[in-house]
Amino acid sequence: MSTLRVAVIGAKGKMGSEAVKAVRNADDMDLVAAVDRDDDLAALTDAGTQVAIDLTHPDAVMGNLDFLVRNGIHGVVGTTGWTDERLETVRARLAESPDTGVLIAPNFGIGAVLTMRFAEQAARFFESVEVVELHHPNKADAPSGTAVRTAQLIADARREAGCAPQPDATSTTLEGARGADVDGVPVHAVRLRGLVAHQEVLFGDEGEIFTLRHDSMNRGSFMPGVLLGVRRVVSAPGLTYGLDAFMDLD
Ligand SMILES: NC(=O)C1=CN([C@@H]2O[C@H](COP(=O)(O)OP(=O)(O)OC[C@H]3O[C@@H](n4cnc5c(N)ncnc54)[C@H](O)[C@@H]3O)[C@@H](O)[C@H]2O)C=CC1
Ligand SMILES: O=C(O)C1=N[C@H](C(=O)O)C[C@H](O)C1
Repeated sequence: MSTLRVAVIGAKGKMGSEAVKAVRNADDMDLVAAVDRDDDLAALTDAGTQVAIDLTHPDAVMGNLDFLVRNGIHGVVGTTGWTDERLETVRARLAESPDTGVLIAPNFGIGAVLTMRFAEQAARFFESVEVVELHHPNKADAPSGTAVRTAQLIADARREAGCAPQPDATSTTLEGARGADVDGVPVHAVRLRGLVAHQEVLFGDEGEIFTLRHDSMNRGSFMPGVLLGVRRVVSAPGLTYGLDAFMDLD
């Protein structure tokens, strides 16, 4: 069996160190490079890397992806901080390297991906919906990439179904009290010692509340999704946004 030559960028971080272990333990992969801040990315080309996993920081990921795509290395990206503009930049770079694939996954947790899918399906049936994400206090960004993606999927589904804007009579607030507005969906971020990564999507209608909740209890929970991404990205040229595209859900 031929094995995939895999590198991890951000290898000393909380997620990166788990990814190093997961790749080492995968029979169909070889860990050929593990780099962190201040290391030279040339280590990846020198080692003949086929797929690189990026688990770094929103400030670092665009530069790393630029290097990967220029060198025809497929990317599996868990790093957050994605905007439409950033995604467009990656698409444009990939257009110049048509055999290269990049997966950007707001969340590698299988249950988290399913939560997003179920939230999208439920979106049109309820008058009200709010997203609450809860994370460890060392997290760099808020709201989480998962919460932003969840809210966007909900908003798209509601728009497509012709739903009215959500009811909300609140006219006086302390700034931030109603959370961030992501395409008309309120998103609230909690940072609490003891948490890892959690999300609730609350749907409400007259006399009825429907709650979707997902909990990642440790970072090992993301690794089956990371490995799935590595295995699938090599035959998916261009940009794939969201692990659901590789989960054969439809
Ligand atoms: N998609 C997903 O399922 C998940 C995504 N994340 C995201 O992954 C990213 C990393 O998260 P954590 O591991 O918790 O953070 P962390 O802070 O523990 O690790 C980040 C690592 O990246 C390194 N780094 C920073 N800049 C770098 C550069 N230019 N080149 C190489 N390495 C660099 C840091 O030195 C550090 O070791 C964050 O954006 C986080 O939101 C985290 C968990 C799950
Ligand atoms: O920083 C984290 O920890 C996580 N980041 C991702 C996000 O922002 O959605 C995924 C998961 O929630 C953990």
